[in-house]
Amino acid sequence: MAISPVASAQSQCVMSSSFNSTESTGFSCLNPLKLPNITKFKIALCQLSVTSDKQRNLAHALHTIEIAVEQGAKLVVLPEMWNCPYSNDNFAKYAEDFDDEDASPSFSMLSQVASNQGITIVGGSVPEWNNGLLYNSCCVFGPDGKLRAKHRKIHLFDVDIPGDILFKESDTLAAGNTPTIVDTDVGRIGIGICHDIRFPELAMLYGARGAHLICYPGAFNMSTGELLWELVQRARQEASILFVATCSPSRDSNGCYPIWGHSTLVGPFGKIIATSGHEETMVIAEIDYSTIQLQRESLPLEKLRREDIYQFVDKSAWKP
Ligand SMILES: O=C(O)CCC(=O)C(=O)O
Repeated sequence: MAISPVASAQSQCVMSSSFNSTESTGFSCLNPLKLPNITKFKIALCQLSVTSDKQRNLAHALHTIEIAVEQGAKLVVLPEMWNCPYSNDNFAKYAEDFDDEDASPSFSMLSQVASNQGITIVGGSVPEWNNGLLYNSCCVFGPDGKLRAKHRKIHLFDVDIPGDILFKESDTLAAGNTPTIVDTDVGRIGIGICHDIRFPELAMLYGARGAHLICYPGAFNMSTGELLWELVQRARQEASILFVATCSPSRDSNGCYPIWGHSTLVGPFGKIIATSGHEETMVIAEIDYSTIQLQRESLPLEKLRREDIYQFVDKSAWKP
């Protein structure tokens, strides 16, 4: 997908013809908003503490999901790397092969609790082994416990701010290549993992494909989190007017990676519906998708967009 300047109607035609119709989605092709059967429900963002003890992390996540359900949540979101302290040294040690049930306790636990409790889970992320490569992967489970989608972090976090932070995910992880949007009982959900949130094009693509909600499990750090974490999540709804949910681990002051925290639910006009600090907590809030329609009527971005000047092209094949 790319945003390309379009100099004239003529060049727009030429550019569009280089993609077939399933690959090219202009904003003018935005799906009219279709609401799921459940339009109002509670979401839980579990800002979990993560330790070096994987068994404890699993038991703790399970217990927290059960509490979220007791509080009425129909959709539970976990943080990025919730089974593993966030460090390149750990990813391989804590990684699981999702295709091998015996080698994937995190995957099995999430599948079982989704089906036992009859809820949808956006399972944060855990390191995944696949064909000799390591990925940062998020699994989405339906209320039957079945895997509905898997997102592998597309934009790896490689940062070098002299005197501040040096971290290169690409030293150990491979990048995913596919945007992930999934129809669930609680709406059409686009998935991004942490640094993916920095790229508005991905959110625009999800918006153009009719997402109601984008979930970003993330673990922003203290260097970039304070200035940007809230800003980017409030901005991400802007392209398409939808809900945005982020879920971080809590900060561990002894940890190797200083996590910003602040898991948040943002509404379709950029309003912060619920948020948190950096400590371990659960953010429970209500999502009401009917507000998306209202906001889109108040501010019809689709009509106001100037596709005679610029154009949005979705290069990946996708069908609802
Ligand atoms: O984009 C950023 O500033 C932080 C990203 C990050 O922490 C991550 O992708 O894990």
